[in-house]
Amino acid sequence: MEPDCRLYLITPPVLPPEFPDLLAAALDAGDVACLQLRLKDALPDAIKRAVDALMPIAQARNVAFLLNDDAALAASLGCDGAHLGQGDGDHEAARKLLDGRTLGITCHASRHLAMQAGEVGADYVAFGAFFPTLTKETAHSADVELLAWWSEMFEIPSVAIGGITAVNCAPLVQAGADFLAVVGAVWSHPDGPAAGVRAMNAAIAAA
Ligand SMILES: Cc1ncc(COP(=O)(O)OP(=O)(O)O)c(N)n1
Ligand SMILES: Cc1ncsc1CCOP(=O)(O)O
Ligand SMILES: [Mg+2]
Repeated sequence: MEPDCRLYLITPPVLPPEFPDLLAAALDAGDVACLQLRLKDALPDAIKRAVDALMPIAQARNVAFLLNDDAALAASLGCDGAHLGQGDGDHEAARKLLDGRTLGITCHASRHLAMQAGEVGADYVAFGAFFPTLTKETAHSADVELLAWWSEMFEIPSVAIGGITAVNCAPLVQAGADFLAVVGAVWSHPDGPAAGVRAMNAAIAAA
């Protein structure tokens, strides 16, 4: 049986040359529901090369492959879906482009944005940041009450993001988060990314 809450892995901001091997080892270490390719400074051509290299590694392991920021590129490259923020284009148009694929939408700490995302047909809503993070400058701070309210009121899955680690994640799982999205907890784990996935899986199971 799959756990109620699952790990959502996001790539590090810059990919080292050995990243395909690191990714395979991380995904082989435990349960990962999806991988988001998030390369904020890369041109479309570099993103395409990364998709070509990494998507087969994820999909061979039954891990959905989502692209950050660009619904049209995600659809044209055959990704399983896209994650869009509030400034990442028109969500309704993206919903049409991603017909049959996953659309996730950033909702910061806003009930209103989350309900709007639901109306547009988002497959999940993402809330954060829950904790201080070194990965992104964040202007919004979310709390567990928001997650609890959302999971009580709506069927659409929620993703929690922002500074989440094996040590601090239990309240998010208990509040009903369907997915925990992490960068640093896996890629910066002192014992390597595979250990990071194992630690997150164990913490989710114990919550
Ligand atoms: C799962 C998930 N949640 C939130 C974000 C943040 O998206 P966005 O606000 O567009 O910021 P950038 O990631 O584009 O810097 C995300 N990527 N994934
Ligand atoms: C992309 C993003 N959006 C809000 S916080 C964040 C960064 C998450 O990374 P980490 O898990 O290292 O805090
Ligand atoms: Mg974005």
